[in-house]
Amino acid sequence: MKHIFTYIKPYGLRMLLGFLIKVMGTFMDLGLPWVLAYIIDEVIPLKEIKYILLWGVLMLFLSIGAREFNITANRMASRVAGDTVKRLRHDLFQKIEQLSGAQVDYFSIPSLISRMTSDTYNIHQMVSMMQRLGVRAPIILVGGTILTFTLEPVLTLVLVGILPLLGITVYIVSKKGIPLYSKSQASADKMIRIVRENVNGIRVIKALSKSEHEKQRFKSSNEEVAGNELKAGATMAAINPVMNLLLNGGLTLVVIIGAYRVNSGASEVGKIVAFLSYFTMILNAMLMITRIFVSISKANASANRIFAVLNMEEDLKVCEELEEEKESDSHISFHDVTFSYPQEQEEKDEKDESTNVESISFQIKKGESLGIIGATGSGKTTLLNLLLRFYDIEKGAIYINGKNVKSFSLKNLRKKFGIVFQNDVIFADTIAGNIDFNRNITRDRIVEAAKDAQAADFIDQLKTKEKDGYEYAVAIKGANLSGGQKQRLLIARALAAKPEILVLDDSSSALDYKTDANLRIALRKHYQNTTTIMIAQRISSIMSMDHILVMEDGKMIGYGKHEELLNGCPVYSEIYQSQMGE
Ligand SMILES: Nc1ncnc2c1ncn2[C@@H]1O[C@H](COP(=O)(O)OP(=O)(O)OP(=O)(O)O)[C@@H](O)[C@H]1O
Repeated sequence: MKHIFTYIKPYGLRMLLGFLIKVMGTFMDLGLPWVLAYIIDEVIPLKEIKYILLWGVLMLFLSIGAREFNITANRMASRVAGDTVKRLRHDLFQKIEQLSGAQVDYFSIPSLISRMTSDTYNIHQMVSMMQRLGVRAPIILVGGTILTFTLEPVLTLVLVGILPLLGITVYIVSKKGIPLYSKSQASADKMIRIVRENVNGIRVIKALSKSEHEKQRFKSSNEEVAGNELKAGATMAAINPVMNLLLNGGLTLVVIIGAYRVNSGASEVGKIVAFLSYFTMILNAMLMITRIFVSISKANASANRIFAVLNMEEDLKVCEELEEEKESDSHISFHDVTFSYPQEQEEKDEKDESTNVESISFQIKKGESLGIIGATGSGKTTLLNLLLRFYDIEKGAIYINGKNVKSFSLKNLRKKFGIVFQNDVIFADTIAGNIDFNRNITRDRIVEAAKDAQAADFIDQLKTKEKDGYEYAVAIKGANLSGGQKQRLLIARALAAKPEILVLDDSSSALDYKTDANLRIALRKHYQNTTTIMIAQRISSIMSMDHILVMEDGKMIGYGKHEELLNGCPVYSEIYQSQMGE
């Protein structure tokens, strides 16, 4: 929680000013019952209308002043809370962007989303509440008790008797209820994961008639969240009825004892009326304090989750002193690369100790092309993840231009690439905006890239009287484009900056054979200096490449040119025969 204070600190002065205003407003609130008692007991018996009016005006002044000061302070508090959380969210977002693939896997994407949203919301609530109620409640509690004591010491004993009972109730209930909030947050993470999977995979779920199964999965997760929230809410809800019971019981006691005291001449009506007001105010202040406790506890759990991300050490450090590759003119080279994805302990126990890719070695020169083929899960995408340094390898080395990838800054490393991943993201923007991707690429270059990616024809068909096709508004995730159109748009984006290395991960699978062939011709013609790596399921997409790598179960079972592999790699020739029918 102390980390949160570093975020609040810059707003210290604004907070202090807000506190002062709040203090004034609260003192005015506290003064009202006292003035009322004075009017009833001292001013009215004088039967002087001008004094009654004068004290009445003072009451009016106090009520308006209290209202205005409280509203101003509350608004200031909201602004400080908003600014604090804005900075926190900004830093969290930046940090999430820098996390390595292994770190993202460790936290999980749904959990990162809920840390960005509901956890920062809890911090907002706490910062705002601390400024509003954190000042008001203690002043009312202490100031009110002192004032009641000066007004009616005997009745104050009722109050003093009830307060510890309230304190104990709040303590017991909060101790039980607060851990339940952390549990409910964890189950909410799980539910977000299911929603995310379903939204992303809605079509395939429907196509495979899995809707019922997914409904059941969501239902049980939703019930778990609702159950946990209900349990936490029900536990904490015990506070209010107990408070009300004590408040009403105390008020009854005050009225009975007060009536006796007024009757016997030991006290006056005004004092009893004021006492009743203070009594209610003080017990409400206790209620506020419980709300503050709940809010602090929730925010504490949330702060731990947020700072677990923010304090995560960078695990993809730049290591400048690494040895360069010896005597090599290759552009990209893998030397005996071995890697396995980090696993949870449970998974480790279940699975054997197999690696996801093992002893991979190959070299390609600048401007050459490499095709990678292999069964699902054989490790093809993993090779790209390692080349782009989303994960660090365990053994071996990867070089670009003879320099170890670990010695590039991540920005410089990734600047070299134009990439299309499987299911890559298309944004709700124009066609041109999606190709440009905020890189200030000229319109001519965007059009050229679209032509090379075989996207120009369909873009031209989107032309209307008012706009050309490049200004066509694409829906979120490219929902108003076909699968093949989306792939072509993504390829145009990858080509637009004329990258040093072009990486296409199964990104021509939705293209018809003719378009696929035209794409390869355009790449050979216009991107001679670009080194291309293409993962493909179709052998026709890669058979003309300079090198072909065949993967199976994380191992390289063939490497060479098409003809060499047809003769030397049985798996490759089997794929060839099954696809080309020869
Ligand atoms: N983030 C991850 N965490 C843990 N394991 C992973 C992760 N990503 C992939 N794997 C595992 O690594 C292995 C290789 O996956 P990879 O994505 O490289 O396969 P692929 O050959 O590209 O498959 P596909 O053709 O289906 O895309 C698989 O067993 C997969 O389950």
